[in-house]
Amino acid sequence: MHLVTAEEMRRLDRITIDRLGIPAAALMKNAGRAIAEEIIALCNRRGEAGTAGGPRQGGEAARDNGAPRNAGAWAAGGAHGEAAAPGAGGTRRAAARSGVRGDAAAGMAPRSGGNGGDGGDAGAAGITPRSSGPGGAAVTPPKLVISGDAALMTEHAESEHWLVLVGKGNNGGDGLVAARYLREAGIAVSLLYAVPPESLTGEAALQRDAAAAMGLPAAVHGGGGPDFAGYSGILDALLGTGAAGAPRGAYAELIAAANASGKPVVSADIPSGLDADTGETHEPCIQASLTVCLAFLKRGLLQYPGAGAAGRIVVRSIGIPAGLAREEGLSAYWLTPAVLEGVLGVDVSRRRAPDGHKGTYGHVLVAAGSLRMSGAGLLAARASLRAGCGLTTWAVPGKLLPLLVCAAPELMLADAGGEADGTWNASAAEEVLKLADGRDVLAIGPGIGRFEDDKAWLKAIWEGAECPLVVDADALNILAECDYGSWRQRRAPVILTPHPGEMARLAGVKTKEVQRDRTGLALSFARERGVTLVLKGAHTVIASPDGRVFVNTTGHPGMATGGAGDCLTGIIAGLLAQGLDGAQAAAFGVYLHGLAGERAALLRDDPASVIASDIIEAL
Ligand SMILES: NC(=O)C1=CN([C@@H]2O[C@H](COP(=O)(O)OP(=O)(O)OC[C@H]3O[C@@H](n4cnc5c(N)ncnc54)[C@H](O)[C@@H]3O)[C@@H](O)[C@H]2O)[C@H](O)CC1
Ligand SMILES: [K+]
Repeated sequence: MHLVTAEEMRRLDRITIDRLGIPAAALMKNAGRAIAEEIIALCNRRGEAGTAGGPRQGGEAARDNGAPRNAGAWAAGGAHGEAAAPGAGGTRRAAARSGVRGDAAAGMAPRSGGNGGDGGDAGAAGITPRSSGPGGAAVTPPKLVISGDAALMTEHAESEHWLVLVGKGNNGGDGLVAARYLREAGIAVSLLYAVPPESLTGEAALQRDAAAAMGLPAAVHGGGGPDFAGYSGILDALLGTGAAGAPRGAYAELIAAANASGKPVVSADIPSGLDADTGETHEPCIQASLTVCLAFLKRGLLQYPGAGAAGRIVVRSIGIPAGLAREEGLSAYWLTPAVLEGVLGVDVSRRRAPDGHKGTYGHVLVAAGSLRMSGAGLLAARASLRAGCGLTTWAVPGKLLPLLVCAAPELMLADAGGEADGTWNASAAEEVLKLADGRDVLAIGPGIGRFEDDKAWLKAIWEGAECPLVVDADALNILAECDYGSWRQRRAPVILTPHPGEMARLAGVKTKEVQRDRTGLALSFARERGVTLVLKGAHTVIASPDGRVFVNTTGHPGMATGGAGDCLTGIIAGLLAQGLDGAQAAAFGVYLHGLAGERAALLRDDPASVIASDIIEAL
């Protein structure tokens, strides 16, 4: 599934309207209908679960047409203050209850004449089907099944009254369309405009007038906190992809009040207050229980804190061809098995050749670990085998080697020289390069620590290793202090696997700058440096030098434990050894690592007790 920025969304919108000739009004109608369908489905789920929004407020709320009490009133297209009369949906509800489909299926012939068009009152007709013909022979009436727009019907309307917060732009327009469909389903709806409705323009203005013509109760926010008590839910149609900066004025007041209301909030396209591109949440930002994202998944919905404000996300088509994103060269994706296979060409089944042998699946060399941090090397080495490579050799400073015998019987150990105290030194690079000769991939960094002339060590390996290189942990911190752009160009792929702090050092920015726009930063860094970048963290970002970027959502908070990153390094190395290219190994490795973390967490009563080895065992 593609991820888009606000600008890319606008571009696809324009192409659909200008090149494909699909009117903007049609897109908005589709958007509003999709939002309404998702709200109706939510009402049906909670109606069936008996957790409906509570009886529709009688008395004052109904009498004052449902508009919030302290807001300025705006002509509701009818006598001000009339109750929100049920729309056509009222009779349609009767039909739904009587079940035109049910009765018809029982052979009730639709009533001739009358308004058989929508079947609205057929259920009330009470026609009994003939059960026998002349001479008493049983006659089975013809089966006639008629059904309606099930997605726009509910039997729980009486306990629902939704308030639509309407912004000035097309996001507001979507909300106005949704309001009409909700009304058609028999759900009471009231509108609360953030700005005077007269200021709406274009498609939004058309929807404003249609809503008024249908007599939807409407009011304009008049400052202060509106009273949400009489409502069972709120539709946030304030700000969408046209927002810029923190919500201002009435928008900010309404967002804060909606969040404080305790009512379920459904957001149109994105939660108002969210940056659609980066996932930053401005103050205030809607905390939605459901976001109905239109046309394409917005990047900001997959990056925290935005991902935490969106609630459940459902992406709904509104008539913009999905293939347009690919045709327009968009290359950001939510990482799913379909994307792994369809975009990256990964065989997620990882079929093994019947005549395969250890050599078939490659040989990983891990140069990692030191006296105080030998475990990091062990985790990376073991994880590479669990990822399916044929053989793994773990190169360590000679002092450690006898201490590590049988630490993992599946591993081969190699003496990389180093200092007498079990630390690395620059000359160890030559040993690593000798060992790397004939190996399929080299992973460096976990647990190596910092040591004298470590920059020379890294430069020698970076320039001398012919095989793909995975660089992690302190090797990244060393790299951050080097001008590696001036080093000899590498032919084989390089994969860097920084966490946000290491990324900050590599990019020369502060960590909060890294987290502000993870996807954007990862993409620009990978392109500029010609590396595959794995920016770890909740929803890890994988960016390749060719400009593709993937956001992974497998994983579990229980993975926030020492050594989890070492495991990922090993997994990626193990996949590279099996012939995957840089982007494939990085993306698939992150995906599998997250899945393993989820499984490991499930095996513990408390996910806080997950440790890195559990991730390896769960691969
Ligand atoms: N294919 C599509 O993308 C479609 C999207 N639809 C919906 O349209 C919105 C985007 O609409 P747009 O008019 O561009 O912008 P907004 O509705 O988000 O409103 C912006 C509006 O609000 C004011 N504003 C901007 N920033 C702020 C702020 N920080 N505080 C207060 N006010 C702000 C500004 O004046 C703008 O006018 C998209 O999300 C979808 O919901 C179409 O309906 C269907 C096709
Ligand atoms: K919104």
